Amino acid sequence: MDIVYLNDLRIDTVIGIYDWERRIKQTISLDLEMATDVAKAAASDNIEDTLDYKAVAKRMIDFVGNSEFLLVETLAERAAQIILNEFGVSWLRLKVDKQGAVRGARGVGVIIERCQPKEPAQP
Ligand SMILES: Nc1nc2c(c(=O)[nH]1)N=C([C@H](O)[C@@H](O)CO)CN2
Repeated sequence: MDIVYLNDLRIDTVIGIYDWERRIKQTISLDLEMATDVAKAAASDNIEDTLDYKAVAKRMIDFVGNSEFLLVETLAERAAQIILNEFGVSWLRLKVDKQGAVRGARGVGVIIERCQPKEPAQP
């Protein structure tokens, strides 16, 4: 298995449980690892044969930038499902880092791993 990754994608969004957080935008950072096989693209040298990290980044900027979740958990889950469903990724690890949310900590947040659901067994 190979990995296409995207590190420290910073996006401004409404996120948080407190009243003051509903009135402002805060910056979150995404780290994303996506399982893929890069052999075909390595052989062809063609962007059409690989998972385009720029396309994933644009989709995340659009989705997260227009979202208004309370919890980083919800943001992470919804973003992961978009990547699995729209980019044909079989497995991913996603870190959502909310910077400066807790005094004394550089960042807080969640790391989730998700994969495509298994096919139902044939009767
Ligand atoms: N597990 C979580 N804990 C907390 C969250 C969260 O999204 N997930 N959010 C907050 C507040 O919004 C906080 O970030 C404001 O500083 C607190 N705990």
